[in-house]
Amino acid sequence: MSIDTDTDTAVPRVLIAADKFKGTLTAVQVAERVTAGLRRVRPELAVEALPVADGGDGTVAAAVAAGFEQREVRVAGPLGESVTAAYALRGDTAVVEMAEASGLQRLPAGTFAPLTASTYGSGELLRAALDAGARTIVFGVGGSATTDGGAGMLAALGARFLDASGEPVGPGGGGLRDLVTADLSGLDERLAAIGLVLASDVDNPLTGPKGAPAVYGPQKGASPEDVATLDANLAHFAAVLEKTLGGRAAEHALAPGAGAAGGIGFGALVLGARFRPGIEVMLDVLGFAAALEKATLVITGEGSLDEQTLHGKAPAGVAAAARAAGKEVVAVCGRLALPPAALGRAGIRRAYPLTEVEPDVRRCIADPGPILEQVAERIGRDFLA
Ligand SMILES: Nc1ncnc2c1ncn2[C@@H]1O[C@H](COP(=O)(O)OP(=O)(O)O)[C@@H](O)[C@H]1O
Ligand SMILES: O=C(O)[C@H](O)COP(=O)(O)O
Repeated sequence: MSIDTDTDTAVPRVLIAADKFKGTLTAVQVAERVTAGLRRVRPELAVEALPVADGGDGTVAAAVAAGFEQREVRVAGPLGESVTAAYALRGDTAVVEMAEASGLQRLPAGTFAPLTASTYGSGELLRAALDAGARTIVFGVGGSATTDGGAGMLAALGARFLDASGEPVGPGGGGLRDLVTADLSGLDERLAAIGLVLASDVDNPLTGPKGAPAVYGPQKGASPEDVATLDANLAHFAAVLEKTLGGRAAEHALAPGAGAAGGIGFGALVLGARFRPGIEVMLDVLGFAAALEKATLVITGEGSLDEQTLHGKAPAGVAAAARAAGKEVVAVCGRLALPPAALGRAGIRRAYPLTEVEPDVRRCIADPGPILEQVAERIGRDFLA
């Protein structure tokens, strides 16, 4: 997004690098509202908006806001239906977001498919990026409807997963129960020649008490029985792949990030991906360092600033980088569940929740835009007046 020129060096430069308020404001809208509020206090303010994301939903939108071209393709949604999904391209770098194809938001409202949802469409998205000539693919994962270990994605890229009668196994993590043979020989050869980066905000392993089914299955509608089934099936998946990959499958299953987005992290590692914390990758992709250099104040944020934020979420990544550069950082959020000391340790000087202006959370959720503008006015008065 554009930078306003400031001819007067006394004019503060604000960098707005916030994530979305999930379910209520996109990251681009957050930046717009904050800009509007700040400008009411200091109309001449120089503002740069750099919406951020951590690999989960909103990742392609952040890349597009930073100047990437948006490309659209028809791919399979989590239930196999055809959906239009976007990826982002700049030069030979593509940003592919698995949630675009296989995200929870692709399921009909209020429905879940923990056992059958497939990542096939995410594989089709990766293939589209390869077809477009991408040499580096940032593969952002999170917010998935799936728990299939990336089996669907690998199948879309040429792998074959067969049952005892030589037929393809059924879709989703549920189908992996019947897996007898894994054949990776048909995998798209272009994958071996490119840089594939797995960008995720979690470092869970594939299975076990901290694995994908146990930790993230319930939010995808998995019952305790489903979690047990999925955990066993993903362990079986890794064991069958072991015959093809030798010790590497077991290694991948235990690696940080293998359990991201229903185990698609594992599938990506099988493809040779290198895991990096999502926000770090995205800050690089979005050109955050250059924007930071010019800023006097950094405003970050997300819907809920809570304990999770401190573990690799976008505001923590932004604040860490900004603090390292000696910049002042404040945060905006819908709800705040961190004490000042914890914020301080994360490098955030002060957080401004919508609820500080409008104590009724229902109103904050129903019409957050004008409230966020008022919040930004407060920041303007506190830090820029
Ligand atoms: N406008 C809002 N007002 C109050 N709370 C909000 C608002 N928008 C989002 N939230 C809170 O933020 C949560 C989403 O958190 P967020 O940090 O955006 O995503 P995640 O933690 O999934 O990455 C919502 O469940 C809700 O509790
Ligand atoms: O972003 C997340 O919540 C984690 O990566 C988990 O991803 P998932 O919700 O897609 O399993």
